[in-house]
Amino acid sequence: MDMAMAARLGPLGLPHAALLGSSAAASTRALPLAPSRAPRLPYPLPHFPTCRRPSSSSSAAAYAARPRPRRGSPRLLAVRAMASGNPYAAELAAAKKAVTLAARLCQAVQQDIVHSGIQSKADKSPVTVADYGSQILVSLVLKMEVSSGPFSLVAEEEGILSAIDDGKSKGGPTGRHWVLDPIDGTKGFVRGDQYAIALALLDEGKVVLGVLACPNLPLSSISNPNGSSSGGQVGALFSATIGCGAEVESLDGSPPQKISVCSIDNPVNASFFESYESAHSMHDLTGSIAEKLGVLAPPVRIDSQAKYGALARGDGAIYLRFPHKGYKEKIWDHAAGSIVVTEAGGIVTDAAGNDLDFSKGRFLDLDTGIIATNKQLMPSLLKAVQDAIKEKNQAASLL
Ligand SMILES: Nc1ncnc2c1ncn2[C@@H]1O[C@H](COP(=O)(O)OS(=O)(=O)O)[C@@H](OP(=O)(O)O)[C@H]1O
Ligand SMILES: [Mg+2]
Repeated sequence: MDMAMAARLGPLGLPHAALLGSSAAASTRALPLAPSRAPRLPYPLPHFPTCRRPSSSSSAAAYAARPRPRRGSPRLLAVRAMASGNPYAAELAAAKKAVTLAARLCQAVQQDIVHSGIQSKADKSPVTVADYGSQILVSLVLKMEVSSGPFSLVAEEEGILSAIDDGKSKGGPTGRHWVLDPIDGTKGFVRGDQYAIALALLDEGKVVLGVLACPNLPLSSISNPNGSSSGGQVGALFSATIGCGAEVESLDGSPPQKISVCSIDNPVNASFFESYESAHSMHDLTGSIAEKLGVLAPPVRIDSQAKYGALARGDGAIYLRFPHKGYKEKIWDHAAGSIVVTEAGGIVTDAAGNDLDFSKGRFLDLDTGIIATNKQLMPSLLKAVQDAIKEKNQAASLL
C-alpha cells in the first residue's frame, strides 16, 4: 500500500469503512437464500483446482471430450479430483460451495442488521441466526458432498442445537477434521464491515486445504483502489490446497486467479495489517514492531481472516496479531487463513518463528503472537518482533 493511499484511509481509525466499501448498500447484495426444499441447494457454478491439467493439445482435447457426468454429482467430483491430480479436489469443491452458500446467508442477515440499526441494541439474535445458520449450511453441504469416512467438524459454535452438534469435535493429530469459523470477525459483521466464513481441512494434524469467503472484501487489490480490473466488484473467495498454490475468485463464481504474496524486500515500502479491535491485538506493540522494522505506512485495520486473504494476494506485506496476555488462540481463527498465505508463498509463524501447530486440538499452543509476511521480510520482521517484545517486558518490569 502506498503512502498516498494510506493517507486516504480517513481520520477516524476506520480505514476500511470507506476504503473497503463497507456500507451495506455498497457492499452487500440481497441474494436469494436456499429454498427450504432440501436437498436441492442453489450452488454456484463450481470451480476446480488446476494442479496438473493435461498440457499437450491432444491430451487437452481428450480431456475436453471426456464423458461428463451430471454437474455437481459425487461422481463428477471424483472424476475431476482424479483429472486434476489434486487429492483434495473433491473436498475443495465442496468447501467452496459450502462457504459460498453460508456467505449468502450472512450477506442477507448483515444487510438486515445494518439497515435496522440493530447492532446498537442488546438483541444479538440476528448474529446468532447468521452464526448458527452459517455453521448448519457448511455442515450439511460437507456431509452431502464429501461422504468418505467419518465426519468430524471442529467449529466455533458448539452444541445448543442438535443440528450443529457436529461442531463439537476436538480435532487433534490423527484423522481428518474440518475446521470452521461460521462468522469470523463477528464485531465487524455487526458493524457492517469485514468478516469471513473460514473453513479448513486438517489431515493428520496438518492443514491441507482452506477456503475464506470474504463477502465485503473488494475482488481486486485494496492497495490500489483506482487500478481495479474487477469493476468495483465486492466479495472475494480465497482458496488453497497444500502443494497447489492459492487462488482468488469472486463469490459470484468468476474463474479463479492464482495469487501470490508481495515481493517487497524493503520495509520502507511495506504496509501491515492488524486487528480492527484493539481488544484483540495490542496496537501499541504492533506500532513499536513496525517502527523498529522501518515501516512508514500506518496500520491497515481489518476484521477477521480477510487480513490473511488480502496479504496472500499482495495487498499489504505484513500481518501482525498480538492478543493481550492470557488469550488462547483458536484453530478456526487461523487454519484457513494460514494455508491461503503459505500457498501464496508467504510464511506464517508465532512470535518466536515457529510454525503454527494445528494438531493440538481446539487451541493453538504458541509463543505470544502470530506474524505473517513474505520470505524476504521475515528475518528482519522476526528480529523487530523480538526486540519490541523485550522492550515491552522490560518497561513492564520497571512498573
Ligand atoms: N480477547 C481477544 N483477544 C484476541 N482475539 C480475540 C479475543 N476475543 C475474541 N478474539 C478472536 O478474534 C477474532 C477476530 O479477531 P480479528 O483480529 O480477526 O478481528 S478484529 O479486528 O479484532 O475484529 C474473533 O473471531 P470471532 O469470534 O469469530 O469474531 C475471536 O475468535
Ligand atoms: Mg473467529
